[in-house]
Amino acid sequence: MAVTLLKTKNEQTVIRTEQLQFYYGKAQALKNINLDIKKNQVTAFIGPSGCGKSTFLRTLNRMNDLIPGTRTEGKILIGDMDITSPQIDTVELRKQVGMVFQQANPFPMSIYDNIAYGPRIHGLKNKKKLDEIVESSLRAAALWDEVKDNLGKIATGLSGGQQQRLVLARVLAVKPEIILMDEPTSALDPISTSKLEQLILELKKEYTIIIVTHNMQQAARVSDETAFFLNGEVIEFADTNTIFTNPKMKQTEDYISGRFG
Ligand SMILES: Nc1ncnc2c1ncn2[C@@H]1O[C@H](COP(=O)(O)OP(=O)(O)OP(=O)(O)O)[C@@H](O)[C@H]1O
Repeated sequence: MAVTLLKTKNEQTVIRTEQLQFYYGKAQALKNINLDIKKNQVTAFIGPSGCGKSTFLRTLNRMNDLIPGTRTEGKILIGDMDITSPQIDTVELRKQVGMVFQQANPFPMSIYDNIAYGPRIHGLKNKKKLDEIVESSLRAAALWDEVKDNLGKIATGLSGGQQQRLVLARVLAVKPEIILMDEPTSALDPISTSKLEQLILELKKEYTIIIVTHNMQQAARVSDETAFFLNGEVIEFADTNTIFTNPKMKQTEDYISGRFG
């Protein structure tokens, strides 16, 4: 790739969107989104179903490109690069902006091969280095102790919570800067949810994390800043405490107090 992403090591803002509009065919799903996402923070997106949270998340690593008939207008700056540019190498972009989905999606291969998959795709063949990456990624995802004696076992045999941490380890193995999480705990039991939340708080020391969640307690527990989406717009974006205790907008207050959504 000719361009370098993410030159923002010492700056606070790692992602900035400017007048971002997004369309599925003629239907506009995102309207004029201007957001700054800060480095080494957890940013939560909340809002009722269909308000555009996942769509916005997916614009940040161009996952929407995979859907025919979609169109993006405006800018998405990551570092000093506008990632909406056709010149962007989306494989490289998705390495740096990793994603964890609602349903854990381990590949039907061994635990080891799941984690080694990304580094191998990016050209790493050295067994010792791969071993190191597999171990450090599984440790960072708080899964190593549970699987270290079974690395050759098929990953789809793990529990749901373990699978979600495995997928996270797979993302970490290619050393991203940003991790996008789309309702990562909605299919998990309370204990697995709590483990993943603790992990998120740990990982933000090294990564910038954005999480879409329907669980407002979760947003309150893990995030530093929260954006409230409604009908494709960001109605309010502020530090999480303010959003939940002293929102400025009536729609935010109505939503967080359960009056709609
Ligand atoms: N692949 C698609 N094709 C066409 N329209 C879509 C597609 N995905 C989402 N939409 C529409 O875009 C709008 C925003 O959807 P999106 O999934 O981003 O919302 P959301 O806030 O993440 O919802 P939820 O909380 O239910 O996941 C909705 O009107 C939805 O129907």
